[in-house]
Amino acid sequence: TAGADWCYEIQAKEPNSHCQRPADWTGDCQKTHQSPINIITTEAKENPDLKPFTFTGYNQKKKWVVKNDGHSVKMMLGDGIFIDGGDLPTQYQAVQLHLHWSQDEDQGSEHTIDGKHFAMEMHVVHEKGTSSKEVQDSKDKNAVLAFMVEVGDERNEGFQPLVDALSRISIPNTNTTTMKESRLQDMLPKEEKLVHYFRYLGSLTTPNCDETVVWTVFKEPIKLHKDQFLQFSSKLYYDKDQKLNMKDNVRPLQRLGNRQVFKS
Ligand SMILES: Nc1nc(-c2ccc(Cl)c(S(N)(=O)=O)c2)cs1
Ligand SMILES: [Zn+2]
Repeated sequence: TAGADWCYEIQAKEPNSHCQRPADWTGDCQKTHQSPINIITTEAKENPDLKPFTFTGYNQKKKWVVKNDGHSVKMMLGDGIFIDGGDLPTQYQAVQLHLHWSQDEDQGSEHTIDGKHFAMEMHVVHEKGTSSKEVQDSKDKNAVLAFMVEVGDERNEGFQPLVDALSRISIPNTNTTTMKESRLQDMLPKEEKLVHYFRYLGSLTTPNCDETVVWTVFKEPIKLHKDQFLQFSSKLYYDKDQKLNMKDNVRPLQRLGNRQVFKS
């Protein structure tokens, strides 16, 4: 697993913090095909093979297990939820979804688009088919669907079960279950808006930063009401003493290097 105590800059700045800040993360974190990156839309190359996705099980109504893992809030997915298409080589199973955010609407996303940060970024993490050995180290072992989140004046009902659960998992390493059943698809932009996306090969944005991720960054953002957005940084904490609000769980931008970004 990753170094036991990796952390974000905001945590490393605290007095007496002994955690590993992003510049010191180990594993593959200092390599050259890392994530996140700034996406320069005019330099992204159109690729007609980047077809729309097929989402299976995203309409499953379920009470989800959600967890504060000390780095983010994670919703456990798994069995029966998967994606096909999107020029992926095979079907990928959904594993978990989590988010990255700040308290300010202009700095909470990990990826930037033409230098613009969004308020939050949601990652739906998928793994290639079975976990058999031969696929372990392939460059496309994981497929992450990344959605930018903007703050608007409309309440996002699809997100409310997750927002309502946050106050029950303020402290790291606690779990709860959403009280109301909800569907993953209700947290995403309408499927017909998901035809436009960027694609590149990169890494996990958390240690060990394995360079095994096929990234899909959708153009269409999710919209949350300001009050819903603020609950993430006001209700969640990095520490059990509830001294440091969980926010700015955002890895700094990484160099694109010799990689090409594509667009559908
Ligand atoms: N909070 C945590 N997130 C992760 C994690 C695991 C797999 C992935 Cl792919 C990602 S990310 N940010 O690259 O989507 C994060 C571990 S612990
Ligand atoms: Zn993430």
